[in-house]
Amino acid sequence: MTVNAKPDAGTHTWRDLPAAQQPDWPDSEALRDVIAELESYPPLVFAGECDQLRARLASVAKGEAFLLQGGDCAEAFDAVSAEQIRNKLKTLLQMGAVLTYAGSVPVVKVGRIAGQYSKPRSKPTETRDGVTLPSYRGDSVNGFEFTPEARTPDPQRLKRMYHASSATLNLVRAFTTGGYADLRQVHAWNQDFVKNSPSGQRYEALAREIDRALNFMNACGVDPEEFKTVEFYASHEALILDYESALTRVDSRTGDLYDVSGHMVWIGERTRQLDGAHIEFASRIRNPIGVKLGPATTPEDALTLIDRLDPDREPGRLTFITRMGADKIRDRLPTLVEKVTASGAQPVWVCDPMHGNTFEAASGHKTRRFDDVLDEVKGFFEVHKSLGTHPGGIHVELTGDDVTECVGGGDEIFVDDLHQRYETACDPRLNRSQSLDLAFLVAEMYRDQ
Ligand SMILES: O=C[C@H](O)[C@H](O)COP(=O)(O)O
Ligand SMILES: C=C(OP(=O)(O)O)C(=O)O
Repeated sequence: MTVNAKPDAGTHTWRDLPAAQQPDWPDSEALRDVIAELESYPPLVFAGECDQLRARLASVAKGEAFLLQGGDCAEAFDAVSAEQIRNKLKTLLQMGAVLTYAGSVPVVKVGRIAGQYSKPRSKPTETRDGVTLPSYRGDSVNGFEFTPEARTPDPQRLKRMYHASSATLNLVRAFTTGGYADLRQVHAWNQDFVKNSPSGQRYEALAREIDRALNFMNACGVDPEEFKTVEFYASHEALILDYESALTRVDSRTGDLYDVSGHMVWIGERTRQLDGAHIEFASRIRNPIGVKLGPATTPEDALTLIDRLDPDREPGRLTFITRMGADKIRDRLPTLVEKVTASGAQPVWVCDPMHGNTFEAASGHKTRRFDDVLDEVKGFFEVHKSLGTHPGGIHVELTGDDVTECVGGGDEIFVDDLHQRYETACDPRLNRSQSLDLAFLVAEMYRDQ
């Protein structure tokens, strides 16, 4: 593809439309300079890789594979360390191994990683002790610290986002292709974890079975290259359109536009207005696109989104990520799936069981109950089973660290534990043990399906 190509005018049509959730940059000239610099930077991913992910997602849409999409709610610049990236990756690899082996299905692995630095917020400002400041919108925009200096949007942070994404992606590529992700390492991913966690022990038993299967294949003379590396893709919410469009390039093979900031991008629940800038931007690029659908989504909304984003009804192009809440999914999802299926469209249906299940604990911590997360996934499987459609995957906020942000799970976290390791900059994530619990339970649901 064309490296350093000037972004095409086609990516700027969004500028004429209302763009929700954009920062109030105080200095537009400084922003322009940053955009010009970003436009000259090399791509973070290649168009061909985006096409490959679209092909993998087409298999998911056809019911032949399962999507595991997960990672931080909000990545942070100071968390770009080998240890934290490895922990996240390890958790996703372990979940992938559980789903593949126990669910007997190929798993497409996509991180919320290497670009997930921007957050839409419910309120533009935050007030503490009578002081009101702009809300934290992710490290790409402003700082988490509650001071006027930190909370003032700074466009230089967009360049830091690019470099942080680049460093992360570089390490992820090294881990996934350089031996660390070899299936023979299934035990190594678990070493630090097995002794003191029930899910780690359950995983260890599964890893022994995988080992036996590998030894058997080996003894038969089969040692496929596919087991030595892992295909892993990066995704994030395409929120700050100045950044995303500055990183959009023309693919020299086809003349099509690709947002080369990540393989897949999604449009959030708060920015998916049909006549808004985000949908216009997404309609111009060839990357696989996700759209979050909350409980108020009507079938007409979903059908119009399909017309805008996937007019050719191409399997793999569009992923609907539903985030209804455990108490609503069984009520709201059936009509959406029915009407979309009747229209002939074949999007990937994915369940985000996190964003509809957030509540505030008495301590003031935003949290989620593991049981609600699980119940929403169960509802998702039930609805698809009753309609004969494919439950295509899960989209989860998680971390590889042993944080205490969501309550419940086999290695139970109680409301009173939340303060112990509450490290998220925005929404609560499943920790490693809760993530593995979820993978085992989803694998069972998939098998039963
Ligand atoms: O991750 C999603 C959103 O950014 C988040 O749920 C918004 O949180 P808020 O309601 O605290 O703004
Ligand atoms: C903001 C997010 O979700 P939603 O748009 O579904 O609220 C998110 O996934 O980070």
